[in-house]
Amino acid sequence: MSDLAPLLTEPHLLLAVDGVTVDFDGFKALNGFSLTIDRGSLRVVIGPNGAGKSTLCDTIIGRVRATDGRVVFKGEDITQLPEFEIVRRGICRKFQTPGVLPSLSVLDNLLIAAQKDRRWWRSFGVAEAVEEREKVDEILETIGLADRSHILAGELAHGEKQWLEIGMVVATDADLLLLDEPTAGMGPAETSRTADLIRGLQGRHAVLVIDHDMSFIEQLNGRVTVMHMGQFLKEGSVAEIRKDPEVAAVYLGRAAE
Ligand SMILES: Nc1ncnc2c1ncn2[C@@H]1O[C@H](COP(=O)(O)OP(=O)(O)OP(=O)(O)O)[C@@H](O)[C@H]1O
Repeated sequence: MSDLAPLLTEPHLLLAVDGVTVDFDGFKALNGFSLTIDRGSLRVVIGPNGAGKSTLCDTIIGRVRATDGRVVFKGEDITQLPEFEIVRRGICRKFQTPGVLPSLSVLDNLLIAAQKDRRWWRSFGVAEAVEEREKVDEILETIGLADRSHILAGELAHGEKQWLEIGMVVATDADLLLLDEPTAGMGPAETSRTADLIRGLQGRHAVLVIDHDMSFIEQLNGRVTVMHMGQFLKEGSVAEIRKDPEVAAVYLGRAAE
């Protein structure tokens, strides 16, 4: 039995990565890695290049298979489920590069993301459910694009595209949002707005953010997990992680070079 086993039935627990190893032809990108995420919480995962952060997200969402250990979501083992089934159960991932549909409006991008299976309704001529539109209007406000909703997504600035994609992830109503470097390519002002936006998602969603940018991580002010060579290194507040000598040696030290 793993160390996490007694935790897995706790109602506040949303996700448990329990001793997961991912072996790529003898190279362990994850090596007995464990992490738990509570419902509605914010977690930041950092670590130097090649630490295994993207592999962790890939494993959670079912794109990469664990060779050992398990991933438990809402009390159920999802380790071997196909990606579409994991998404259906409530995990949604945003990649580093925005994946918006450029030839559709901001509004339509969000409506597509929000769409559940409404074919039955459509056959009765109901194109768009009222509650879906209300939800999308609320998300437009949250991501600061309410007055740009009819602009083509392809015409948005880089930062706005990232916010739209965060909005699209939110629109899926997933319980766990995986955000891979959501501030990639952003300047300081856009980064601060992104931190505000993500902090505001807590409670309704649990959010796991991967990032390198220490100023962004400080603004997020969530609990931080540090990975190194596929393994768990440390977990704590931003302040604790900032002053940890082991973390400085493997991550901050290198970043500061
Ligand atoms: N499909 C694969 N086959 C072989 N090795 C892989 C594969 N995917 C990742 N790796 C290796 O696993 C290690 C972890 O990669 P990963 O992308 O998860 O790290 P990361 O922490 O996200 O890095 P970065 O911050 O640079 O994005 C790296 O050494 C990488 O080269």
